[in-house]
Amino acid sequence: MTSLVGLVGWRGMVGSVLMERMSTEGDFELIEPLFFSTSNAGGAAPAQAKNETRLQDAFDIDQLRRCDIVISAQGGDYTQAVYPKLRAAGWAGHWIDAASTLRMADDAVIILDPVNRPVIDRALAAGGRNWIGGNCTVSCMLMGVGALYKAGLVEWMSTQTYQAASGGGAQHMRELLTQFGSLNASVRQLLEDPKSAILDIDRQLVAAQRGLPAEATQHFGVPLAGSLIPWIDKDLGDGMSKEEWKGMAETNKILGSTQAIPVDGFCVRIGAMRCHSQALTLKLKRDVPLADLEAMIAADSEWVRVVPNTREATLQGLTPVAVTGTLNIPVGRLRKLAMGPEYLGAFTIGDQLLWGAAEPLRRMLRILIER
Ligand SMILES: NC(=O)C1=CN([C@@H]2O[C@H](COP(=O)(O)OP(=O)(O)OC[C@H]3O[C@@H](n4cnc5c(N)ncnc54)[C@H](OP(=O)(O)O)[C@@H]3O)[C@@H](O)[C@H]2O)C=CC1
Ligand SMILES: N[C@@H](CC(=O)OP(=O)(O)O)C(=O)O
Repeated sequence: MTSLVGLVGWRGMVGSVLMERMSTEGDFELIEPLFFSTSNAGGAAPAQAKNETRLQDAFDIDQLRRCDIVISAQGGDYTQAVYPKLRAAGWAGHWIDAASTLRMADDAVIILDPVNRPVIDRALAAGGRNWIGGNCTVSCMLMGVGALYKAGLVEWMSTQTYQAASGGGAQHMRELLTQFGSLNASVRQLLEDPKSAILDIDRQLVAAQRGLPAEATQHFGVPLAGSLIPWIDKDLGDGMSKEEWKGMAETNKILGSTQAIPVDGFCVRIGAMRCHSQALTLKLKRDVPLADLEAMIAADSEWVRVVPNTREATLQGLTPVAVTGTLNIPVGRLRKLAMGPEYLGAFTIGDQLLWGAAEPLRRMLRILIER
């Protein structure tokens, strides 16, 4: 029988990417979708609807209970408000969620099946029903260098991230572009004059950055255009940001590690649009030849691309612009570091709305309906 699949958050940024991918992959042909809304119950469902063409109220537990599977990209507040009520009402369906709310719960699996399919299968066999997408940075990193973890080679890893505006949401992307626009406008005349002094441009620009009105920085808090912000998510009060905390906690939960592998570093917001990039330092348990490591990474999945460690290949294939909108996960700058033969440097990039958010959800849906 075709599964009734509730979709909540389908018109948001993550939800729209999810809808696109589900349409491209023919997922809607395999399910009966039931679309929900927190703001427009009774309105027309999107074109992918089949028999159920009206939007249901996303807070209506009775309508949600009808579903065999619910996929939510609506956000953490929605999950917190609705999920416990749905379970309390006796619902035994599968909950697939992009929000972090339930990630670390004992009965939830962080889904990234190209990396942790065995963990997912074990949980399914044990009756698991909660499937939560991982933090975008962690998911993109593991899609890139997961092979080294699977081979049991990693003693520890340090990450330095370069995270895109989209991680904050659609309004953050708009704010970044608006800032770029007003900063450009503030120096346009000088820029158009080839004889103008660059230090005059620089002085005028920093004055414009510092003088941006409050509404131009309401989402990031400070200017991001022409700058960066070395703090993402909450302040945990111990010197660590919550985004940094997720690195170790989620990596080990995804892998199902029996002994936690240390993962730590700094998470930094930069002015990219939707690709998260990361510089990685890996301490390996033993000295493995670089060519073997490259081969291992390249063979891990159909999405990983090992980028030759040359200037030209890096410029062509290892930038957010090259990766945006694709499922490719390039891994480049691979080289042994000066600290010793067990130290490997790498740089990887992923579209944080695809592998970082939507793709693991739709793949989990497939796993459930194709069982
Ligand atoms: N942004 C990211 O990078 C990542 C986000 N996530 C998770 O996914 C959740 C959703 O994130 P995101 O997609 O960025 O959130 P959005 O703000 O884009 O969408 C969330 C909801 O807002 C409502 N909404 C109100 N106005 C609009 C509008 N003009 N256009 C579209 N939707 C609107 C929609 O609900 P309705 O139709 O009911 O009105 C929509 O489902 C996050 O809270 C997070 O938990 C996970 C990984 C990465
Ligand atoms: N925190 C990420 C985006 C995100 O949604 O993360 P999480 O799903 O772990 O809350 C970023 O800002 O780039």
